[in-house]
Amino acid sequence: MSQPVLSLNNVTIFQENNAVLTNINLEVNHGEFLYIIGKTGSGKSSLMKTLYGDLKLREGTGEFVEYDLAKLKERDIPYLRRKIGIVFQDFKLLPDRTVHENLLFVLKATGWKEKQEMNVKINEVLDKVGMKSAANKMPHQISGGEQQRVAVARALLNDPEVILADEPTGNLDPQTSVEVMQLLREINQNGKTIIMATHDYALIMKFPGKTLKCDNGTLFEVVQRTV
Ligand SMILES: Nc1ncnc2c1ncn2[C@@H]1O[C@H](COP(=O)(O)OP(=O)(O)OP(=O)(O)O)[C@@H](O)[C@H]1O
Repeated sequence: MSQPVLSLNNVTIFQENNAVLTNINLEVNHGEFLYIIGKTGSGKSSLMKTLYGDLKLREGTGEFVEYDLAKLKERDIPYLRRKIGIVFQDFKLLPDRTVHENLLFVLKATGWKEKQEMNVKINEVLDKVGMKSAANKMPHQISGGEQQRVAVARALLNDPEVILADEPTGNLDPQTSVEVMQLLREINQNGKTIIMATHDYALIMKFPGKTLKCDNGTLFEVVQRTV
């Protein structure tokens, strides 16, 4: 049996000196689609930040994409991030360059050199998210949903093992949210593990999946009722 892609043991997550989530025990296997839910301020983003190295793991032990989170050094973070793709609520595309240039920027920053290979890769990921025709557009020339598709394409550039999506539909209308969700589901069905923080319960009802809730300083699995 292969190792879990993520395991957390007796983890407490702190923001400054406050314990935001305590005693987290969690295992996520390759290929899973996992929701993290909970109201504003319950600790979803803090948990995600711990996974992508933005918040130190100070108590407990954790392994994520083969990195020991408690021993993670500043210099390890770029390598950890090459094994994961991150999608944020606010897309975070660079506003002063085209879609193609946004993706090129990430490839160059992560060590790619060959122009031809980079162009092939960019075409491939834009094709995957149905955005090839927008390659030469500026972010402000495309809709929020389209920008989020490009952000998903960007997350796929280095063929990550896992996609972390922190409220990826938070800025989108319900119909566009469903479309972005369908895209994430499709990517999951093609083998990638996805961990998605959300407070959009309607979306979870529509796309049921394993769901963990942050509440009252802890994280526990909830069973979703089907509608
Ligand atoms: N940089 C920070 N410094 C200090 N405290 C913080 C910081 N970021 C978050 N917190 C606190 O940690 C707690 C958890 O916040 P977090 O952002 O993880 O929650 P969340 O569930 O993701 O909320 P939201 O849905 O609003 O993003 C909150 O009490 C918040 O005020």
